[in-house]
Amino acid sequence: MTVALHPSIDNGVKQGSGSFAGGTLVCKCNDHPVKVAVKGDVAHNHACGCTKCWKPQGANFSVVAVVPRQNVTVTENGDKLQIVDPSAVIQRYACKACGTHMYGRIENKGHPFYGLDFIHPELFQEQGSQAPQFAAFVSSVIESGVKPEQMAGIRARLKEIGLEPYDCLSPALMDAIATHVAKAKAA
Ligand SMILES: N[C@@H](CCC(=O)N[C@@H](CS)C(=O)NCC(=O)O)C(=O)O
Ligand SMILES: [Zn+2]
Ligand SMILES: [Zn+2]
Repeated sequence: MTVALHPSIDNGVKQGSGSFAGGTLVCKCNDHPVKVAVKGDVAHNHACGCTKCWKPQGANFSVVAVVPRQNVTVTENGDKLQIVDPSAVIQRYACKACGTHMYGRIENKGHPFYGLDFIHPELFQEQGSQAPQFAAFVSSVIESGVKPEQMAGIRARLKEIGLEPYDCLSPALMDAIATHVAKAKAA
């Protein structure tokens, strides 16, 4: 039996249309769902194995991407949102009723990713947003209860569906973070 990663990738990664114009993220509530409008396509979409990113029921990974924060607007039932952990770098706004994380925001202006919000593309009502590109924080799934002996199978399955597994972020993103830090130190 293949390892379950996340329902949106377990049957293979579906490529984006390349022209996704944006859409609406909707939480899981049947009654008065929270809705968040996002302009434009997402970037750096990836599977994340960390314990902080929201995962749907039964999933070992989250699927999470970024969008410019000015492109994100809560349009309905925003009163149901609360910050999961105000002390975290990424302040994740979750629906109090169903627990779904609707967006995560960085308020520290010095952070390398300041200006980008984190969202879960599976919550889009619309199809066609960018496909996941890689898998991050893969070893962290052990912190959620995955057994170390399952890791070889998980990494093999990620590779099989085209998501290179990394235990932090991808080299491109790690380089971007280090470049930001180097510039900040030089200033
Ligand atoms: N091993 C840790 C890693 C947590 C972590 O560093 N997550 C990354 C990827 S989302 C991050 O940037 N976290 C910032 C935050 O959660 O605010 C865990 O699984 O809890
Ligand atoms: Zn909800
Ligand atoms: Zn994460």
